[in-house]
Amino acid sequence: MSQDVLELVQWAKSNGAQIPDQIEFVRDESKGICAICKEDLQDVKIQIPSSIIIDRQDARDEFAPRFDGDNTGLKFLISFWKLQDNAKFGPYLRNLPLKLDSALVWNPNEWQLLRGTNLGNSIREKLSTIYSEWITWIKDRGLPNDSLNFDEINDQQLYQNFLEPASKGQFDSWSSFPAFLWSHLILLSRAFPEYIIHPQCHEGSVILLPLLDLLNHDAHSKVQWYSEGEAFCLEKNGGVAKGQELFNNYGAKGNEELLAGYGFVQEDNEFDYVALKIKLPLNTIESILENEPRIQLPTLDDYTTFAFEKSTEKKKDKTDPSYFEDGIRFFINTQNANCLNPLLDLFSYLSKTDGTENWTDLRPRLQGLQSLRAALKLKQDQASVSPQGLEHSDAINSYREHCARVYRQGQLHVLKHAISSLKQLEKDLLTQNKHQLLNLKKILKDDPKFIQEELPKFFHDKDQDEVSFDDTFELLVLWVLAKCKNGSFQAKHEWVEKQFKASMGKKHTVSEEAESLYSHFFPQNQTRTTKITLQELSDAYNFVITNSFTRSASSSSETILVQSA
Ligand SMILES: C[S@@+](CC[C@H](N)C(=O)[O-])C[C@H]1O[C@@H](n2cnc3c(N)ncnc32)[C@H](O)[C@@H]1O
Repeated sequence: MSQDVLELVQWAKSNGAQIPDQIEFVRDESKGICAICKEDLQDVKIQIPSSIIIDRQDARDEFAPRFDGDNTGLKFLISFWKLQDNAKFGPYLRNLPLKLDSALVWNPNEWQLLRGTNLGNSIREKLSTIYSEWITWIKDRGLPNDSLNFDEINDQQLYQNFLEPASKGQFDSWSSFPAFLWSHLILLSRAFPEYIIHPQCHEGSVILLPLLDLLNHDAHSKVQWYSEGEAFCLEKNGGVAKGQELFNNYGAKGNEELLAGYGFVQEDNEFDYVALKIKLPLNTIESILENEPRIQLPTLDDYTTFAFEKSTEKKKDKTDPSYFEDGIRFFINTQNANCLNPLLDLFSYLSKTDGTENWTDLRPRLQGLQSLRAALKLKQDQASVSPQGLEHSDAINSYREHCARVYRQGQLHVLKHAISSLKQLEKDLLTQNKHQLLNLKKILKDDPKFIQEELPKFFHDKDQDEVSFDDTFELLVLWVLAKCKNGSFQAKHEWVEKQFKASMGKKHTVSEEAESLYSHFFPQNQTRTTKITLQELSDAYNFVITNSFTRSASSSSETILVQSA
């Protein structure tokens, strides 16, 4: 055990902390300090008395009277004490890590390793939020600050002036931004929720537990946290074998949260998730909240396992559309087979065409599934990009490179899993409902008259090679047009005729797309005899749009008509 850690253990014990003597603290190159059992141990219990728990009351005492105590004050307190070499907590402060690996403080070349991922895309925003927290506190107290415009400073300047000193715990002033960022990351990676010992405390309030916060994370470690009087206790159920590490369990955290908050990742992390942020117009959200109780718009509370982050979430009414104005966040993972359902419901709702169609109907369901799959595919493509050429001279740390690789692989794994689940779901839906679906292949098989007589008639005054069809959509429009014009629907396609007639009752305007399709197929100087009007083509066009979905495969797409229920 190093001298510093030994000093911390002795200090904690002399202040009433209880920890089995068989636990030894050693330093590991990537994990930092680790707790190793020197003997086989049965149930392990560690108890931290209130006298060495650091909480917002300490910040209140230190900064009174101009401070009423919150997590922000606690962050300032840690850097304040660190520079002061606070006498009481000296042994604790001396053992806080000075090298942090959170992705928030990586250099610009290392950020390149996260390009195209959610984390890579959100780092500057996260930093900007921390900066706002810092500057607000500083200004409120009239402390010196050099305000900067976060949007203007480039990555290299940001790194050199703020992130690098923070990542190394190097700062001369306790109230500087690098000092605050260092403290922020210390709390993010080490704090515990206060409610364990004070159930009535402010929601999201955190505390620091010297000694106990030396335990590393294992998502499978069975631990309990509880209070005994004013003390905080951790109990590890089941034994720990000699030579093995005693782990805490920080909760079901994916690598995105681990890498941003703690600076490490777990390989094959079963708790990995990918966040999808969907931004919708306020009136659409309003309409969903008012009329569609079955569509769940998740709120952050549905997911957050991080007590600490809740405190910064402004309390807002979740039935108010403005709660979702920055986007609705869905989290998908490989563990919960139902996690795609709320997303699919929303995408089906957004694929609904008019007032009479219900989002639970087959057509919007199939179209929604396509759109969701396309959105996931886009995300997958973005997360598959490799880092660009490096612009700066900063070296890439091999541990961070490893973390970025594992994180990216985890994201891609979740996306791949979600895309294949949707493919399977689509396959099942298509099989179950095949009698309600009509594609061009079936039409060509069952209705040879269309291709042999009716279609050529439309273009009989054109050279054959002048006529080309871009996709199955155009051919379907022409099929509907021919069948309606000639009254030649086959018995098995009567439902199309019925649906078409029903659609005629609704008012449609002629769209630009229908107009350009009309002039593409029937330019005035060429079609003297066909006598197809723009209105007729437009009616067929609108009908196909509102009664079909388009299925996209990697190289082609196919439009399929859907019989309504
Ligand atoms: C609460 S502290 C644990 C004690 C820490 N090892 C130390 O040296 O102070 C959390 C930090 O420990 C490290 N850590 C915890 N669990 C880890 C794990 N399973 N793998 C790698 N690093 C881990 C990370 O640096 C994390 O930010």
